[in-house]
Amino acid sequence: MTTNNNKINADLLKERAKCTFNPKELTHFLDGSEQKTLERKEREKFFLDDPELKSKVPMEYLSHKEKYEENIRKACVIFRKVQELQNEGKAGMENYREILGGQLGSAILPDGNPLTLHYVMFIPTLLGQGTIEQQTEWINKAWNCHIVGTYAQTELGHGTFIRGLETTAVYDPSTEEFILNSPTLTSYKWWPGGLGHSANHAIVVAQLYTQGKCHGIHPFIVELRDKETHMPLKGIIIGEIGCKLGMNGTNNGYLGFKNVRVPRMHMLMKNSQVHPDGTYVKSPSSKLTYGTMVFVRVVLVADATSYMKKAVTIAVRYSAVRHQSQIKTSDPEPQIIDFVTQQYKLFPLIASVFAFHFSANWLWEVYNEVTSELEAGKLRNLPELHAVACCLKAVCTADAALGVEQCRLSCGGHGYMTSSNLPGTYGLVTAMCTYEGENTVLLLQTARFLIKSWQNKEETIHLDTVKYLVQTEDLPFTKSVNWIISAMKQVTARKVELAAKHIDERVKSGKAPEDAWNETSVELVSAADAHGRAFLLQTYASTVESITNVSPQLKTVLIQLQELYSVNTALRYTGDLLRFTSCKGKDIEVLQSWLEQLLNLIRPNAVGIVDGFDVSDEVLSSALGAYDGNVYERLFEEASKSPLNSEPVNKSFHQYLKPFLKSNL
Ligand SMILES: CCCCCCCCCC/C=C\CCCCCCC/C=C/C(=O)SCCNC(=O)CCNC(=O)[C@H](O)C(C)(C)COP(=O)(O)OP(=O)(O)OC[C@H]1O[C@@H](n2cnc3c(N)ncnc32)[C@H](O)[C@@H]1OP(=O)(O)O
Ligand SMILES: Cc1cc2nc3c(=O)[nH]c(=O)nc-3n(C[C@H](O)[C@H](O)[C@H](O)COP(=O)(O)OP(=O)(O)OC[C@H]3O[C@@H](n4cnc5c(N)ncnc54)[C@H](O)[C@@H]3O)c2cc1C
Repeated sequence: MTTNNNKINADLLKERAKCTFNPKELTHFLDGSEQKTLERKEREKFFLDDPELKSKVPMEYLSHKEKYEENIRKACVIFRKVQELQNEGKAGMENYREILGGQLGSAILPDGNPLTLHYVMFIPTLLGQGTIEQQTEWINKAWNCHIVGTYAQTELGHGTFIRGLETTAVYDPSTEEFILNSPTLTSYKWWPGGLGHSANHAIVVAQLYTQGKCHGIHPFIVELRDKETHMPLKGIIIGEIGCKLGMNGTNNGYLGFKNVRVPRMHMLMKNSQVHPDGTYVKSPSSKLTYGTMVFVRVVLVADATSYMKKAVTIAVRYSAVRHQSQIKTSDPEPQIIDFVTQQYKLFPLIASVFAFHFSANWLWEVYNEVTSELEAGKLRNLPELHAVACCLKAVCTADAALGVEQCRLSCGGHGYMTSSNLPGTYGLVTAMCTYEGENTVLLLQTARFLIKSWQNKEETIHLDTVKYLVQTEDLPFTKSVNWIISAMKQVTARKVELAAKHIDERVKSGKAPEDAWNETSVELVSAADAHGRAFLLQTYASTVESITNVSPQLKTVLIQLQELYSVNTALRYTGDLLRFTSCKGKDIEVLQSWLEQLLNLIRPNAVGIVDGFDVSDEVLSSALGAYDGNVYERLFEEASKSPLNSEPVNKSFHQYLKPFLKSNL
């Protein structure tokens, strides 16, 4: 998509003129500093200016096969450039976050990157689960892309219940090898990104058998394809799983094993080991095998934020440019952003970008702290990290998927165009609700922790993310963010208490604890969701309160957005507030009118705020969202790229339509 620097849409000029703060200051604040903004822009330029990373034809007009071929071509260019950055000593986490994630990554490869899993799961698993010797052997090869790997855990029959995986790895002490097999159709690996035709290695998660006993699932490094010919190795059955709702460039694959032998040292043995004679040594915690999933859930919260930034930037700019209908018959058609319902659709989404951003930062820091503790053999904080990562991943990806769809709907018919980049963005975001742990399942993991926390009150008081469960009180209503936070905590605590009570009652009435859990699971999911909301609200408030290094103008906007996020959350949970706190119908009316006041306060700054997100036109890739607001020109320009427009009459007219018309004469 080209950028027209000559002419900025008049409505956008007006919007920018009335903005009360400096959007650049917001950009630096979100990036972390002015220097970090410069680095990000330099990085974007480094990738986006490369002619090899531009497509001649829009990707959506390619066939499935062509799409893969174009994607793998670009993916190789991307990773060659990533290596260049590495060689220059610029291998920071931000490079990977952006080039693999929803910001820069999805601009270059809007249908997903077939090599993402190499960096996001293959290398992290080698690092997290391999011994020092295994890391010495594999990390360099992987890091320098001498090999390309993926993470093959999910099977046709099991994705969630990984203890039920069926792939077997049986140890043979006579040759000191594991023999991998796929004993059933449902044991075939199914889904791993890049597995179809890209990766030549995989971390394969399989049931380990040694000395006649099954020890549960463990990770193995398996070579899949010949180094030179790329042909599948003996006993490896491999292919691509076909078209999906989105992400059709990620080359997700299937994989079966027929007596595939790998050396003993191909089992990643940092946590548990198999000795040459077949003796099994248990891990200090069986859940350490699940470590890579925790890592990816943590980075997904930040990634969901990137997609939301893109989608709201598109929808807000378009809403400022688009005129439709009438508010007063005497006036010209207004900008659609002046309809309060439109503001209600979009402004809470702007606010949620900040909520996700602050919680993602918090989660990343805590993840790093707990990982260092794990390295030192201290496991105490892992359950709390797992619980909070599960619920933030679930709540933020679910909200992001709904939010992107809301943005699409808010752009009317033009939002349905591929060239708006909203349908493609939705395809990428909605997948996040399923992969790396289906969201309901993850909320139930958090609920498990909440119930335990409720039952062990003495310990819970020392756990930062849940101590409120045993400390909350029902404060009288005030029109304040503090009241909303305390009320959402109260709602969560009461939901947890009720769910614990109902499980208890069911068990007392003779139900098995597992059945009692399942019968209470609707309440449990709701409690975990409320916990996620309370966490997002609290983190938002603590972060905004602690900000001292921004101008008063920006701080005012940050507070307004925080208030909007809080009030909007409260209004989404009106039923729960009325049920679990002493607030009354008239208090809800106060919240409703506060929401309306906030929409009005944010209205003049809406374009300025999304400008402050600083998503470049190339990264946005949207006819509706570009900085200059030349929406209609861009829609036409994109339509002209349709291959159908390359000739005035398509040959099908003579072949089908004309004979049909004639036959009706
Ligand atoms: C180094 C290079 C730098 C690279 C940088 C990269 C940065 C990139 C950023 C780019 C940004 C974004 C790009 C993202 C692109 C991502 C693409 C990802 C593609 C998708 C991949 C996948 O989907 S992989 C497969 C994922 N699969 C799952 O998630 C499966 C879900 N199921 C499970 O997790 C478990 O089976 C489940 C938890 C549901 C149940 O397990 P089970 O063994 O049955 O356990 P339980 O009996 O229920 O529980 C037992 C106890 O264990 C606790 N527990 C469970 N899981 C964990 C865990 N992970 N950690 C810690 N503890 C855990 C559980 O709570 C129980 O505890 P309790 O005390 O007994 O109650
Ligand atoms: C785009 C994409 C990329 C992926 N990439 C990879 C990859 O690279 N590597 C890899 O190994 N896997 C990958 N996956 C697989 C992914 O991790 C699984 O699809 C996911 O974990 C969900 O498992 P499932 O498909 O078996 O769903 P299921 O578990 O069958 O879920 C179906 C329904 O059952 C419900 N359900 C299941 N269990 C429970 C429970 N205990 N309690 C309540 N409800 C339950 C769910 O809530 C859901 O509503 C990918 C998936 C997608 C969509």
